[in-house]
Amino acid sequence: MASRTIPVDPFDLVIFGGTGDLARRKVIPSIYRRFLAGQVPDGARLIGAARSDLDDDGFRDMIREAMDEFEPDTDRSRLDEFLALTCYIPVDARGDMGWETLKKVVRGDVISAFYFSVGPSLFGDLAEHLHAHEIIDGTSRVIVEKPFGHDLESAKALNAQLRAYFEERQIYRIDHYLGKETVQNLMAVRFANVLFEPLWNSNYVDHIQITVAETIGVEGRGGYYDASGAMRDMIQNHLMQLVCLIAMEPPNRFEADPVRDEKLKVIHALTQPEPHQVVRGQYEAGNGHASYREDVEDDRSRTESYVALRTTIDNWRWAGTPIYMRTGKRLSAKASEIAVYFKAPPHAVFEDEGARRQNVLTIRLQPNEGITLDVTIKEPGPGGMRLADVPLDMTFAEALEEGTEVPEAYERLIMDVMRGNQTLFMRGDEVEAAWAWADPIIASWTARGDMPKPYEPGTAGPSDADTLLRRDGRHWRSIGDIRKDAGRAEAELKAMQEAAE
Ligand SMILES: NC(=O)C1=CN([C@@H]2O[C@H](COP(=O)(O)OP(=O)(O)OC[C@H]3O[C@@H](n4cnc5c(N)ncnc54)[C@H](OP(=O)(O)O)[C@@H]3O)[C@@H](O)[C@H]2O)C=CC1
Ligand SMILES: O=C1O[C@H](COP(=O)(O)O)[C@@H](O)[C@H](O)[C@H]1O
Repeated sequence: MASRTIPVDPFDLVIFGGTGDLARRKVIPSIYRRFLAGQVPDGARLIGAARSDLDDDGFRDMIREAMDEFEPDTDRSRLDEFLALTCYIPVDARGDMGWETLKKVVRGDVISAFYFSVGPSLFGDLAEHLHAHEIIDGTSRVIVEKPFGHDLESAKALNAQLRAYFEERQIYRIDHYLGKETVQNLMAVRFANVLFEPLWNSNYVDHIQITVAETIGVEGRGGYYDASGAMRDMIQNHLMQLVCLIAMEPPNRFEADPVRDEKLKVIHALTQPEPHQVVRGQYEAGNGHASYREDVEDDRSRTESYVALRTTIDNWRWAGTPIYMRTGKRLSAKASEIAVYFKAPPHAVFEDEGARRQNVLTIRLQPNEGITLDVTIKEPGPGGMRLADVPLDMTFAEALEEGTEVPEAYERLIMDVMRGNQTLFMRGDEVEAAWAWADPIIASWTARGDMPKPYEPGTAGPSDADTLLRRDGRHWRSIGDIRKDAGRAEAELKAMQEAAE
């Protein structure tokens, strides 16, 4: 399948926090990759801004080093050309330094976007200075990162700070899960085919499992993570967005507000789990890893590194269909997927013990993004009517023209900002609604003051999570199997590529 890269118009992108980890690890390398793909025009400029005393060359050296550290495999042949598009201005969000220079540098006749790649406590100061120095107008765009608040109250305060100077149509709240290829493909599969939509409801769907499993621990982010935990770090945003996309009604157009209106309705309809329907876990030491408490240097921490929960969506389409979500760190594999379990056929025609099997549609987010539908067929060959489940597999990388890579989430999202397309960004009311759902769960943990359940690194998390499904007569898809399926698809793809060579 031929890939089409649509170039964007010339832009000035100011990266506040241009010397920080996120800018070096994700933002700048992503723009370089889009530059390599021909999507960044000659008239584009990247303006780094932070307090550090750097000049343009110092900033460019920093980018070179960041590329060495975070992107060792990316083609470097055009890096100097890319660096010529960059410059640096020392700016203090909380003081006067740099603002007049920035005003002179930002052009008024191209797209201007301001990436707030700094802690949220600086959002208000940045917006105020940009306004006071007349650097922004009604066409400017602002990009903000997670965490968007710590709870409903702080999210409302952040929204108010941004909306004092920007209209909602100018604000791009990043949730990098929305930039993942599979997540968008989920919408294509649902809304561009007649096959699934008639079955996409509680009459035919037995339940849905959403798993985001990680092998990493808190990786030097202990300070941030210990004040957040898996509920705030992952469930309130990334997994919530996945629930929205899997469950929302078809929007009348694939455009920002119709899509976000439908997502918002899902969040409003999400039921609060009962206390026994939520499991929190915290990893212990084991399998060569330190414990969570050692990682965050607090031997009394009650913060969860794992959450599993059961919820439902209180509307006509989904009444009674359980949605199970789980996410955790230091689990047995890095594997993320959504699995839609369809109901078994109403009557067993075949004698085979497993004749009333369930079809499962799995949407793999990582690794090896793709979609698999398990269907039941007769086992080929003689020997009677034995049934077997076989996967119909679509691995996205296979569908691409040779040499084309699936863009990473940040690449796609930053280019969407330049195109002025907010479809894959969270609207302020969505974020607030997600906090309104998550806050009572977190408050109930605080009120109870109980400890998360311990689990061993390298496992599937605490055993109570299994009980959560067993109570309903169901079981989790094994995290190892999720990984295995992705591995199988990866191996098939590799074999195809080798055969083509
Ligand atoms: N790192 C990551 O992978 C991710 C980060 N995020 C979020 O992105 C944001 C940035 O994170 P990260 O890059 O890791 O943080 P860092 O601490 O690495 O970087 C912070 C940046 O802000 C700048 N800065 C701090 N104070 C000021 C100021 N007063 N005026 C101007 N610039 C200032 C710093 O530069 P200087 O000291 O030179 O001023 C630095 O460039 C945070 O909100 C984080 O939660 C979200 C997802 C992933
Ligand atoms: O936002 C975050 O996401 C990462 C997981 O992202 P993925 O793309 O690797 O699935 C998580 O590790 C981190 O804690 C969280 O802040």
